[in-house]
Amino acid sequence: MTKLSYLHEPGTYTGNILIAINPFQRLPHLYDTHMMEQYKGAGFGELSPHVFAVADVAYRAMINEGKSNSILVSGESGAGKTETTKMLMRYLAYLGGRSGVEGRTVEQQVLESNPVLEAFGNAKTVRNNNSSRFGKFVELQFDKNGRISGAAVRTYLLERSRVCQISNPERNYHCFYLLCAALPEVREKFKLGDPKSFHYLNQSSCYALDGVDDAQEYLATIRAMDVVGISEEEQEAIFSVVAAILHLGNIDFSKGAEVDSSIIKDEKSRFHLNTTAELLQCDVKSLENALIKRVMVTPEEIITRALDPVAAVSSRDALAKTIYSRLFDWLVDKINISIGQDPNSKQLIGVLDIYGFESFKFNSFEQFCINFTNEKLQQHFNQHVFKMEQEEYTKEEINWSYIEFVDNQDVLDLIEKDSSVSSCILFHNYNYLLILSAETRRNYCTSR
Ligand SMILES: Nc1ncnc2c1ncn2[C@@H]1O[C@H](COP(=O)(O)OP(=O)(O)OP(=O)(O)O)[C@@H](O)[C@H]1O
Repeated sequence: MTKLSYLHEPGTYTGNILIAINPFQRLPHLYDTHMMEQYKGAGFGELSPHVFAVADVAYRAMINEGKSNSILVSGESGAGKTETTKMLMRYLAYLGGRSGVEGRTVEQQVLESNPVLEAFGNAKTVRNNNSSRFGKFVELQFDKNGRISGAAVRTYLLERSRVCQISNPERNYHCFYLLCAALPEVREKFKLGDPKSFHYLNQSSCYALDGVDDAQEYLATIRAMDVVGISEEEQEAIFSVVAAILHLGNIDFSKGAEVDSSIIKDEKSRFHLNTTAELLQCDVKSLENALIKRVMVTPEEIITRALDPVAAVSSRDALAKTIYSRLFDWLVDKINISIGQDPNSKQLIGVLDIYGFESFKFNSFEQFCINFTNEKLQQHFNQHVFKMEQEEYTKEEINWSYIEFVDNQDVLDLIEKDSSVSSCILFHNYNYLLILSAETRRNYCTSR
């Protein structure tokens, strides 16, 4: 397999699954229009294994059988999923795109939304300088003639913890660094400076990326926002929120006069508090109270309790994470409105790009969720490949013996099955993980 990259072959097949090799170098001749022409309508397996062949099968099946299809792109972090997804989209746009249409087409808009999503949802990790920190399902809707008539981008599981916690030599989301590298007047407007001066960025010593100019990337992101229909006013609001999060992270607390209470630490912290309130256009006192107090609503009364400095920091970080993930969701909604969906479409091709398996020195709960999802996909892969290959061998009357493979079912059972272990974790219908302790079964706690 390793040798394949030297041969500059994009991959190989196992059953109808393409195993693609990341070449880690640009090979434009493998993905250009000439190549697309070759694969268009060619039988599966007729030409060299290629991501275009997979997209072609999905498209033909949709046209001939009227069935919707999904293409799953999986692999560990840095394997090349996002790049592969973009190639799939380009090829599907080539097959189902409309030529000579006035203005920008749906497929162009989907591809053009990538830089915006990447600026806000991608970050440098130890494995990948542009790692997607969210899962993405792109739905391309087609009309009865096989032309793209609408599209939608659905995102999952944005890694929220990265907003306030990063480890060396990783980075926070790209947008923070882009904004700190913007023109002086922009930085002045948002009271920003060197990324080293912000707690949410200076937990790692990595600020710049090799071969990437953040100032240029800022301009490219603005251009991409223009293209997807985000107005200047909205762009200003978006970057106000990004800057507010950086200022929020610089608010520190010290012990208050009362037991287990806290106050804003010093003048510097107060400056950041005021700036955060200004950028979020909210009342400073209310923001301060939200950080240093907790309000509990009981059936009888509303109780306000002071928070100690450690709890106030947690409250600050929780607010930063919530604001950022809402901003991200808003951006995705905005992109979807701009692209437009086709309510009459009966068939679609979906491309799922979920983020890959990860194992770091310190693995958070989010890594657990990511890896669990990847284990589920691996199980699907195992079942599919081994079953299909077996059928193929039987059909061709090939004498074969059972191939040993690592079955991860026991790992899945441990996580998702109700077992006798003291804690078990179940998937909830509404797509979030519920941690149920043994007490749940003894009816001591609620689903929260
Ligand atoms: N087909 C390709 N041709 C050239 N370079 C590629 C190709 N696929 C991937 N790469 C290189 O590998 C890097 C990692 O790829 P990509 O971001 O697609 O990985 P990923 O699997 O989506 O990772 P993550 O799960 O961390 O988001 C890219 O930035 C690019 O430099």
